[in-house]
Amino acid sequence: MKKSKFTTLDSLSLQEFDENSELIPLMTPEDEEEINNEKLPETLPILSLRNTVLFPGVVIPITAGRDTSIKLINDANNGNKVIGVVAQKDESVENPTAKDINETGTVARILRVLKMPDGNITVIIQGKKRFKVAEVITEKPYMNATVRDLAEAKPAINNKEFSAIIDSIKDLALEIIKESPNIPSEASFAIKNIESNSFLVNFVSSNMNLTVAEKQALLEMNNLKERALATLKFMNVEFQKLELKNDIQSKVQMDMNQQQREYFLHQQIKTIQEELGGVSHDEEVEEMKARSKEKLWDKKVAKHFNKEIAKLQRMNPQVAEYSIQRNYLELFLDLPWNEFSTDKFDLKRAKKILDRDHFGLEDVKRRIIEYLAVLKLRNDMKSPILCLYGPPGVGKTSLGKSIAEALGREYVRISLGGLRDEAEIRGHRKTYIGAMPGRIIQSLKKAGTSNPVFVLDEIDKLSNSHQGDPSSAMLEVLDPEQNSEFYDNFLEMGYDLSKVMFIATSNSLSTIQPALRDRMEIINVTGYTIEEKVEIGKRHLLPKQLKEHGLTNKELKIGKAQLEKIVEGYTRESGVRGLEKQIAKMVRYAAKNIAMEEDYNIKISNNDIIEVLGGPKLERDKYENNSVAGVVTGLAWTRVGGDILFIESILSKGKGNLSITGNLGKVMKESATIAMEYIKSNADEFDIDVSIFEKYNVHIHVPEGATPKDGPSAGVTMLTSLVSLFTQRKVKKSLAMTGEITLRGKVLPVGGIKEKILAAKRARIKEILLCEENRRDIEEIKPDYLKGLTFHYVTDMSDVIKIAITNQKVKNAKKL
Ligand SMILES: Nc1ncnc2c1ncn2[C@@H]1O[C@H](COP(=O)(O)OP(=O)(O)OP(=O)(O)O)[C@@H](O)[C@H]1O
Repeated sequence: MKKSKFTTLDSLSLQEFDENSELIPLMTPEDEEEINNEKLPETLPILSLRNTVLFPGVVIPITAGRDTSIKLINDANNGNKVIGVVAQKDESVENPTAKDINETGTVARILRVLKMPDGNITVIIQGKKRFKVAEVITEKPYMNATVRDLAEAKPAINNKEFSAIIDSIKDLALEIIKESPNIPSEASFAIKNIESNSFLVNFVSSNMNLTVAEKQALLEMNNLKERALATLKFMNVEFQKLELKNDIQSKVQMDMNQQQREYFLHQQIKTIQEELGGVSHDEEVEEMKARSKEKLWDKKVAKHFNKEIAKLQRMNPQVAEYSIQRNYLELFLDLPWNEFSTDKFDLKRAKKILDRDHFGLEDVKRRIIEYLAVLKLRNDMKSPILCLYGPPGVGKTSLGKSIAEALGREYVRISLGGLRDEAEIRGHRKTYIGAMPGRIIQSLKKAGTSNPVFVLDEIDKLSNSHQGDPSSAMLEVLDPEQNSEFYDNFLEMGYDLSKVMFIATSNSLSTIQPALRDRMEIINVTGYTIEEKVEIGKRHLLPKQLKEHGLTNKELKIGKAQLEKIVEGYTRESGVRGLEKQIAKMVRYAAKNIAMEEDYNIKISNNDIIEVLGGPKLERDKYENNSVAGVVTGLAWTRVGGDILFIESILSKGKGNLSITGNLGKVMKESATIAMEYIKSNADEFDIDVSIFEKYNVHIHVPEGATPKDGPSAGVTMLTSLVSLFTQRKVKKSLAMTGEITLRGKVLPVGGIKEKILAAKRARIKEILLCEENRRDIEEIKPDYLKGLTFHYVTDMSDVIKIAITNQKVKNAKKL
């Protein structure tokens, strides 16, 4: 073997083992030829390698630890130093036999043997030429096998394709060395100086990051051109991986630099703040982090919080965004997430609480208990939302509160009256100045649990405007299919409302958006009779007011008769809110006297009432007599619930004009026109001379002009008033009526019957005229409420006149 001046890569590092060792040469084409001409011994001791493949011409160090290997190397080193080297198929096999080794291997020459302090030996071997194991003859003390030469098909020297492949291998090898920080730059020097093409291919194959199986496959290729091409492919993959790795590393490096820069700047800000006497915000952030550990967030929320707190940490506390971000994070900490109170489904106890807080309302309470029973059995909150519907002050809101207490849940309430802006429900995005979460999320924060009883007051007063549609946001709140992910703009997250128990209250059904109404179970809470109001006053309102003013029941007593006086003379309502206010006035009167140490009647007298509340204000809320033609009592639905109204009409000389006053709506005015036209076309039936219609103007008025009134239910009343006017006959005494009329002369049913009946009783009405179809509404009312009332059911307008108009003329009847 001729000596060449260059060493291989492996030998460079091996110099560390022995400073004085002779340099190991690179294989030249001449060396190669010489080796190929050498005759292969018939048998060879076979050294199996666990995790590497030896290629011809390449020098590698091997550490031998197995006893058999050590003996083989020692024996060979003492003999002709030639061994056969074969890679194991499976590196985990400890004592490989014939079946565990690959068939193709490389003849090697031992260049040097080094004994290691731990008893192992490191042997430096150089591959010579490939062989094939023909047969393993012995396995002990080490493997010996007969071997065969493996011919290598080499392309012709002037094969252009092969030259191109070799050039590419060289170029790519140089690129790889340049990109790999771990390969010493001397390696490129070696590559440039390799003269033998097959050595170049073997050298590169040996040094690439390939698996043993891949390397073995390369070794087994008999055609050099094919092997070179396969090697080039592997190199390409390696090069791409390397580029990718470098790319990622440089990105990471850049990120690190950015973070370091930010950290450095923050430290500077902190120092400047401390110098200026300010406090650093680290403490604040740490405190928030500590609080966050106690939250029962699911993964998504926790991840979001951590991201946002990292943002806060990087912020300058002096900028406005800092406090927005801090508020935002505090909301996450203050809001209850998956924190539930345990429901008390003891229905007997629930009933007791409802009875304790509310007098009467038996039907309502029964329906609430039924509702709770269903919830108990279903054990989820997927039942429809309750909607308590009725006039003001009948206890809808306070029923909601009692339900919360009965269930052992927290109670929150929002009033939706006049709410126009969707953002009030859903909140503003936090980029707005002064942004806040919506009322739903704010209330939950106040409740402190994720399953409170949530009263939505006045759901009928939600209004639409250009600022979005609050009712569609409300739909999302109330829809069990959607409310597990209720999205608040400020929170920027879905919040689960599915465990919240929503109770809506409403004064009217017609103004609730139909989609909302469909999702609710409506429970009608009607108004109270005078007797009931007296009881409520005595049992609930007076004790409540005494307590609120710090008095006891020994310091003020109001008897039933006096309570009735207050109800009748000073309140005009279906509910009891006005009564509560009047009682409060009486209580304040006692409180003032006690504080000023002045004498007063502990037991309130009728005169005391007049002294404190003034003269009775509502005497006119009574039925008036029937002495005047054209005055009729109607039953209506107004903002206080059921109420009575009077319709007055007069005739004056003119040309048959009709004028209508009293702040009436379109529908009510239409009723007047219908009544008028109906009378004109049926004048004969009512004994009216048609010429009157040309000679007189008619004026209809509904007193209390300040209160707007509308609805079709005054039709029958208008009709009766006009017939009485044109005939100058008296209207039946103590009669009130309600019903819509049509041009064909039919009477149609109207709503709010219960409330109207209560109003009639309050006004001391004795007889009531209604459409036949309203009979079933009357049959549903508790008999107590109907005591002392007579009902007349009609289908036609002529029936109305037969019942309502007497044959008696009024006093001073006009001669028409
Ligand atoms: N049946 C009742 N028994 C005892 N107290 C009652 C009863 N009904 C109403 N109250 C009391 O009357 C007051 C007014 O009731 P509440 O505010 O619940 O009325 P509401 O129906 O919700 O009215 P609004 O429709 O105006 O909101 C409360 O103090 C309530 O406790």
